[in-house]
Amino acid sequence: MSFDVIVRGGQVVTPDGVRRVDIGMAGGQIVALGEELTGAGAEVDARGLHVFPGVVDAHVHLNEPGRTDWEGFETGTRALAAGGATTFLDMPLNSSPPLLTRERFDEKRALGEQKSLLDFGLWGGLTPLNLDQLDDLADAGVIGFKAFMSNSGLDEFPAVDDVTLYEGMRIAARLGLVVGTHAESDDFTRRLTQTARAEGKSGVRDYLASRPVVTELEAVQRALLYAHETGAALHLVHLSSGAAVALAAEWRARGVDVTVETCPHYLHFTDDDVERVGAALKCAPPLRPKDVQDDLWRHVLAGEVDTVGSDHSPAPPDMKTSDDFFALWGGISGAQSTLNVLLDGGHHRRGLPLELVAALSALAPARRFRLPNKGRVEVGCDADFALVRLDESFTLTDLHDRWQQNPYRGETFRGRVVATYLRGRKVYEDGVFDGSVRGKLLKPDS
Ligand SMILES: NC(=O)N[C@H]1NC(=O)NC1=O
Ligand SMILES: [Zn+2]
Ligand SMILES: [Zn+2]
Repeated sequence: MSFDVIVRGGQVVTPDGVRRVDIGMAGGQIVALGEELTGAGAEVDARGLHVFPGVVDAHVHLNEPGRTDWEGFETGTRALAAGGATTFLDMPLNSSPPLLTRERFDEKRALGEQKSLLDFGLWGGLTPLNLDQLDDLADAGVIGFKAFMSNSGLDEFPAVDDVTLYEGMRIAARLGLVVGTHAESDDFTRRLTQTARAEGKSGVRDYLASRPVVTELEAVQRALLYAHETGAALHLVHLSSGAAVALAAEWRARGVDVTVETCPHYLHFTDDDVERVGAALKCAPPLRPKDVQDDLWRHVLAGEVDTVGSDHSPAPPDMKTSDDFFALWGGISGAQSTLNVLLDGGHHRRGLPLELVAALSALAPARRFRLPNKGRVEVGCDADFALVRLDESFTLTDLHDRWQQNPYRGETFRGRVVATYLRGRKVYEDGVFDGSVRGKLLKPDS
């Protein structure tokens, strides 16, 4: 057998375990895994390194067109690649206009094909404005429909009311596509925010108190009920509490097709960090106290969380600067650090098995969004992988996202991404990118 490239001597993290094998690649795909492979024009020396499947980040906001100044395909995909990602799924907001129609799909697709270093899929929006567009969006190739159950922060992407969410799920079930929900109760968040502001409250703790865990649980429960009644596949994004994960598990046992995502920031930072760091750690749902975080980790370790996505959502510095914490943009720049958090906080500190790191960051999102060639280092898959020096400790200073108001700056992690390969091509190594690599659009396999 002949190969274009052999990746030699790495510890390969496969779904079945970690094995020291060579990887033979041809035509951008993995064509052999075996001992002492021979017959390639070129070799990558992976001795002393772990080979992880390229991260499939199912939750990023790169905001093109319209808000490229917040974050765009060029800088966003650099940050992702430096963190070991090879595939990402872009949210329908905060691009402007948001992706609510086929026309916007075609527009964003063209921009991605021009600029993205990595393969990508596109979420379509599910809002009261575009229920009649979902069939067209499915036809265009969206990987799922994203709905906000509370204020998105942008008027052009209104939250769903209950009937819209229910009807949208009925349509999505017919189309065979996943519905992703930002599950926070609008009634709770709106009222608690109004009350706090009316009382002149504007601090970090006031903001955190305006979005308690019950806010999440109430919306999660409602989304699960509608998924149960409609048969829709539900993906609960950015769950911030173990209690919400447990609720999803209960409904899964009742037959709901549900998967759950959490984000690196809920695993790495707490409410105290928001007080210390400020605006860079404002997000919704907000960061939680240590005991809630510990409980979330327990659910991750028990294998009850399906995916970890970054929810990378930067904004320009002027939107992250105010004396009023309520007025700041909510969104965290985290595209580069998902694997770091899972390896350091998960594997090294809490014993999370490497196969589970790979499942959370790559295999499960690829499965959920029906990307059969992604998410695994296995024969027949795309040659998408990250080379990782598992035991190296380093301080993260070299960040590549647009604004770099990044809460992970200066954090120390054990487990460093050395290089990232997309379909056999090296996109990133040691701070340097091959800017000539271009990703392609991925649609869900039918
Ligand atoms: N619009 C947007 O990016 N919102 C994200 N930011 C955040 O903190 N939570 C979100 O859902
Ligand atoms: Zn959200
Ligand atoms: Zn998001």
